[in-house]
Amino acid sequence: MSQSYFHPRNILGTAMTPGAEIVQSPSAVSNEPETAPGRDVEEIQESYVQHKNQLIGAIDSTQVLLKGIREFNNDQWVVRYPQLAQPTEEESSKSTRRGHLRRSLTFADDPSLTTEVIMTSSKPGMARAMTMEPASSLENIAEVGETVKEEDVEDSGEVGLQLLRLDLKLGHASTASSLVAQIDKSSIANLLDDRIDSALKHVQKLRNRIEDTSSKVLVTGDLNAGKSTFVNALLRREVMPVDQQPCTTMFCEVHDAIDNNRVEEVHVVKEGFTYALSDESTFTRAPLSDLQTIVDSADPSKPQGVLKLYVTDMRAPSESLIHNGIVDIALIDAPGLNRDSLKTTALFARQEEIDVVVFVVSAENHFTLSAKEFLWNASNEKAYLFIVVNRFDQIRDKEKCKRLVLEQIKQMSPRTWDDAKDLVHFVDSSVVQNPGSSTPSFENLEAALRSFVLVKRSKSKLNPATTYLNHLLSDIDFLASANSIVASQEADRARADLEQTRPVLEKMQSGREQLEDSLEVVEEEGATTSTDRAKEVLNVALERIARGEPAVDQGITMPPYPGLLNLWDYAQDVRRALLASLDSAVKLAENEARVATSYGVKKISHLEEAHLPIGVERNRRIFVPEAMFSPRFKKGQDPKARRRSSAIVAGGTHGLGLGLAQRSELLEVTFFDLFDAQHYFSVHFGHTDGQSKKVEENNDDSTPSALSVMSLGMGAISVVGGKTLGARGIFSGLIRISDFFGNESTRRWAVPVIGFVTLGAAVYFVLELPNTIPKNIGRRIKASLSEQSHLPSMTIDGNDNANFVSGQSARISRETRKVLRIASWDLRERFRSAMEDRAKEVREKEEIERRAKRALEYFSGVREKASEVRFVVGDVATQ
Ligand SMILES: Nc1nc2c(ncn2[C@@H]2O[C@H](COP(=O)(O)OP(=O)(O)OP(=O)(O)O)[C@@H](O)[C@H]2O)c(=O)[nH]1
Repeated sequence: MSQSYFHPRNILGTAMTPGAEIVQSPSAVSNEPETAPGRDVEEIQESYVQHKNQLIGAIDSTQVLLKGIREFNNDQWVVRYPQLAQPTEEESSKSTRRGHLRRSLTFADDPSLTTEVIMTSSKPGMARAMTMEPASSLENIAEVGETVKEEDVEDSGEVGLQLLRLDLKLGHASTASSLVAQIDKSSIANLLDDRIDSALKHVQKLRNRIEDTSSKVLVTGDLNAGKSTFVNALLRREVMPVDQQPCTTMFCEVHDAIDNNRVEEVHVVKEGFTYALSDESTFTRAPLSDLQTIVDSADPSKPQGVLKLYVTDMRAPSESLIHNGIVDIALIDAPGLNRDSLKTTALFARQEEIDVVVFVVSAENHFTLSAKEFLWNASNEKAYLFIVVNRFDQIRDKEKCKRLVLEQIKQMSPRTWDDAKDLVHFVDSSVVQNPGSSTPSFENLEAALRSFVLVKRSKSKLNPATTYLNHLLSDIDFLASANSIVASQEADRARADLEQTRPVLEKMQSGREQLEDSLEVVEEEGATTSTDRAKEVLNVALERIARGEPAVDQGITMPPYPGLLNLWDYAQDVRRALLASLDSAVKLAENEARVATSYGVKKISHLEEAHLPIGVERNRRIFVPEAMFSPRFKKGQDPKARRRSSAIVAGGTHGLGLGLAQRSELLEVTFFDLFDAQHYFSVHFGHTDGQSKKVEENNDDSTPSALSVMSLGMGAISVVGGKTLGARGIFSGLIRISDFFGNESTRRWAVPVIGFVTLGAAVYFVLELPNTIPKNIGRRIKASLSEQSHLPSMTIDGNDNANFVSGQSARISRETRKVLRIASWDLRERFRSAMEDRAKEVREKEEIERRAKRALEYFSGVREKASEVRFVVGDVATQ
């Protein structure tokens, strides 16, 4: 292989204007050859293989990383989508001064999460190798400011996601960002998942391409720029149809005929088929001479058609491009760029199997808009572009033309401009094949292209992969850094929340039993106090009643004695008054219970304050003591009945079946209310009846006394009174009278005495009636209420055996207990649900903290690994 192919001359040479510093690339003014002398092809090949293997390793690691991120995104952590806000003028001036970039990092899925970050360059001169840290402290900034050089961050516009950027830009930028903001976390994670997926596929294709030994050179450019002429010049044959009219409408891939058993031929790839030389069904064969006809008959609206051309290059392998003896090279003549074909060609150029893009531009026209657009995009991925400025012979002021063209290249593809000596050529393709013509600039171009494709394969073949990987790893690093920031903030937040919530939960857990016990005690105390007080009040009341006094001091006046003639009415009034006073006593006991209950409710609310954590809603219901002991209505109860009962309740406790003064059976006056014969009989003749029995037990004297005789008289009067004695009482009385008269001596003195005493007693009785009637009635009421009740209306809360005092006190205490139970149940429920909430919150926060920590660990691992792989890729790229 001729040395001249590997040491191309500086095509700009001394003719380059010294003052044109804007356009003069560093290497454009240098005469230093890039390939060191003495390094033979084998050596270069060896180094290529080494770099290739390095890159394949890097690709494999990147794939593992990407797959890991995708899995992590799916199973463990919704990877956030970060965006860097464009810096304000103030920010960028500050950034340059201090040698770092200060930016605002936002997240599409969570617009509220904005954080300040510091971008620093981890590799001098490589803006894409920026790393990002949270700008959490000023020291951080100061430190960074000292270590980073200004030039390290000069290309600050290129930070943020590139390849994994979500394609959400629809319409105006502001609309796009608002659109992104509307997408929720999971949708963004899904979109990111898709991007990772396509990146993985692309990386795999790059890998396949690197492993493949063949290379493809795509020749494209503006319409009529001379692409076909250029391809023919390279082949030193008129293979491609050339016309002043735009004629190339298909992608024509020129291969060495050796690949097709040395047969020169055109293979027309069938639409929708993937070409395979070994598979006849994917193409149709045609002689090379038919090429013009095939191209002419192609549908110009479908520029995506592909022709495979097998051509014999008669030149020596050391001179030929396609027949070079080292690599299989395909030269692709693409349709000229116009609105219709721009997209197709751009897509074609993006293909990972395209190693080199040769862009042909007419020196007369410079770069059209389509050309600029194409170059701008292509340089993003390929980094290096081979630019052929054709028809240079036609240009009068050649230096001016060069300067202007280079200036434009600098804007579109800075790295191509850096290597302009090798990559930008000003030629005349049309004269190359003229016999005897000397075309040094074209030979120079050929040598550079051969060198670029064959020798500098690291650049031509590995470079698309290194460029792509570099972008991808930078994206991974950016994604991992941004997510690390989010994770660390989430972990901090969760930790701070836990610091607040955990003690609250622990306090609740330890205080739970105590609360339970305290509530038990409050309930028990309330109920006991109510019972005790009710018993006390009612017992006193009954005692007073038994003495003929009203059960309570206030509100009750005893009826005046109306005289003997209205005795019966009097007895009735007395009975009513005493019963009413007893009702009042019950009310009094109820009031006592209300007080005890209020006290209990207050205690419960103190317990609520002490045990319920701040922020938990308190019981806002106010205890209304008046509502105690009032009837409860069932749903659907007749409203009339409701009104009736409430009217009655207003006047007493009758609504509950307890108003004694309203109960007809208790109001009924009997003869014994006037004279309680039964009482006296039982006292003096051993009648066993309640308390009377006790009196009898204390008086063992069975001798008939004056009083007993008087009693007998009274008994007679009672009979006259027209009211009947109880059969039992009469019977026992008669037996005792007959006993009395059975004695002879007694009979002698007894008659006058009896007469006298009876008369006196009658007088006494009549005079004493106003006093004895209330007592009689009271005693009888007490006796009947002290009995175990047999009357259905005395049934208290279903307890037939309850007597008045125990029944009422049980009822009253039950009401107290009921109220306290409701209040404590409410507190228990609040406490329980608050504790459950706190426990849930703690569990959730712990989970968030755990996940965030895991994410932090994971992403820092990713960053570490990405940086290692980047180092390898960088190493390959700089060779
Ligand atoms: N003077 C001069 N004319 C050229 C040069 N290269 C090409 N031409 C002429 O320009 C015209 C178009 O050349 P083509 O090679 O067909 O251009 P193309 O870019 O392939 O055209 P399309 O593929 O149809 O876009 C032809 O008439 C060529 O002879 C050159 O370097 N100098």
